[in-house]
Amino acid sequence: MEYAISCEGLTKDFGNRRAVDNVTISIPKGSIYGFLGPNGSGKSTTIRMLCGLMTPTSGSGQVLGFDIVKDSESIKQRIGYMSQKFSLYEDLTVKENLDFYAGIYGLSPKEAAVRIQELIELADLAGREKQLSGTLSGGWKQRLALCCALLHKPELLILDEPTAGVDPVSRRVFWDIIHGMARQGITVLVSTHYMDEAATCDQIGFIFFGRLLAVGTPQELMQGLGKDNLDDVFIHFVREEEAKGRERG
Ligand SMILES: Nc1ncnc2c1ncn2[C@@H]1O[C@H](COP(=O)(O)OP(=O)(O)OP(=O)(O)O)[C@@H](O)[C@H]1O
Repeated sequence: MEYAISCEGLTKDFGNRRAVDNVTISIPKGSIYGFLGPNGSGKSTTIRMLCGLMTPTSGSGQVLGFDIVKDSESIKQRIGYMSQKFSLYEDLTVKENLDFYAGIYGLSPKEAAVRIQELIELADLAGREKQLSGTLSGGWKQRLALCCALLHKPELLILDEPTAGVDPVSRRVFWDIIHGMARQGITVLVSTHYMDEAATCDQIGFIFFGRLLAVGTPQELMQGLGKDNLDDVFIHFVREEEAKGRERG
């Protein structure tokens, strides 16, 4: 099997605090991997290391065949990354934001014009091209940020809680786009707190206190614990770890 992301023993310490502890992940090309865990469990830190934005304390990883430490620049050019705080220029219009990012990704004016039109249609942004992005609602901002991350046709999309605080209709539209991307062969790594979103992923990884506690398809994880929903699976893992923590004192 070909993997878009594979890492082994990924670990990150901040001073004497271990934020990510020995995480091993393999994500097949063209699949959607949902990364779940409570606040502060190490999702963003893991994602930053995989994007080549942060150097691991130990462990190794390959993203699209590139080493996450030695080839981090090649990784950054090839992935689409969207962080919790979308980096849009609020005083630029929708179209100006897309033009600006197309320039950053090195698209020629001709390529940019075609790609921007495609993405405007994909995200249903037609008619809003001249609107200042600062005046868009959260859901529209999120779609525009996704378009910016897709301008250079990345093979891998890494999304760090892209739907936090976004209304249900916008979340649904956003996920329809994500599933469409995966059908085209794009790999997606997405962190989320929403179990309905996680349930539609091909694989889920639960992370807690920096450690990856379980990985599997939503069905496997539910069946393994005899639960009929992912909320209960998630709560089970958190309670189990808390109990172990109490035993350790
Ligand atoms: N640059 C940093 N310096 C020091 N500590 C950090 C840094 N970045 C993250 N941490 C700590 O590492 C731990 C993991 O944080 P991280 O942001 O990876 O978690 P998360 O699962 O993404 O949380 P959330 O869902 O709230 O975004 C937390 O205790 C956090 O305070």
